[in-house]
Amino acid sequence: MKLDVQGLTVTFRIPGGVVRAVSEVSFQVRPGSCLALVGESGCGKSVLAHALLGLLPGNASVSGSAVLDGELDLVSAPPPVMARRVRGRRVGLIPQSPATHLTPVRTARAQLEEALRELGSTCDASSLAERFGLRPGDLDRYPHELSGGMAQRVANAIALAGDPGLLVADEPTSGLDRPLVERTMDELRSLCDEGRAVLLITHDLRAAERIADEFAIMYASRVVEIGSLEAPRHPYARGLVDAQPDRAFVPIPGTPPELTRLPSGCAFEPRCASAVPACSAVPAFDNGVACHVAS
Ligand SMILES: Nc1ncnc2c1ncn2[C@@H]1O[C@H](COP(=O)(O)OP(=O)(O)OP(=O)(O)O)[C@@H](O)[C@H]1O
Ligand code: NI
Repeated sequence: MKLDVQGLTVTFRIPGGVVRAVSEVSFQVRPGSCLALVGESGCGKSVLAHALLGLLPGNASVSGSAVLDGELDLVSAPPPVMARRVRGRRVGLIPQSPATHLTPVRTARAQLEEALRELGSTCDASSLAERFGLRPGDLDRYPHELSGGMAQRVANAIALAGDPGLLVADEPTSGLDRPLVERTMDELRSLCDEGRAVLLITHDLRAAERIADEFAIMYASRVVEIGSLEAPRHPYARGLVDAQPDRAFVPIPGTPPELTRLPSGCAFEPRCASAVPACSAVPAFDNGVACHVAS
């Protein structure tokens, strides 16, 4: 399944103001490929994921488009269409912190079986769970009896119960130890290799490098670069790479702006060592990067 996002913008009305969580974001995810969306906490990644699934709260306004296979716009599709025909069937979400997403009072099996029933799937919960590395007995546990890794596997099985062609994985490895991170990434890669499109949201560049075909770097609601991380061009993308423990391990000085008070120019300008006067205007996204000084 192919996803084509164009000019996606999400704002929230809050008392006394507006939060601009996603601004004019455009990207594509092709079948059989994985795009990793990375950026600091609070830059708008999960809001973008929820916009693709029609899961935004009532105080949100969305514009732009997110077209699946050239025919279904996830932004303008009516809520009943999203609920009955899209979520779980065409687009699957692996939620951020799956443990808290599961209902505490019901076993993993009951929740997986409910997902299968809602999808009208004849697939058996135990065999689906086994595919994701769970033993049948694991399914009879309640969420608090599951380790982080097991809860993750249950969430993966639920997200894939309806065999969606597009998978949105929001921090699927947070809280997992390194071997489990690598296993989860390898599982996502094989889902991709079977022809699915995967949008992977993560803080973990090292894990993402294992499976991503391309990276989209998000800063303060905008995607500022799309490409490989081998030779990042945007100063923020370079800073993000240099902040990694296995690289220079130097954090980017300063903090991101508040999304209620975004600067009128490039949002990274106040933290950017390469800034020039032109940066007081928002740079256009051109040829893979949105920066006045990027080479
Ligand atoms: N319902 C809402 N009303 C108002 N603001 C919201 C709402 N939901 C999210 N936000 C704001 O949108 C911004 C982006 O949040 P989001 O959860 O997308 O960040 P993120 O990039 O996923 O961060 P993290 O890496 O920590 O998960 C935050 O400033 C958040 O407070
Ligand atoms: Ni998030």
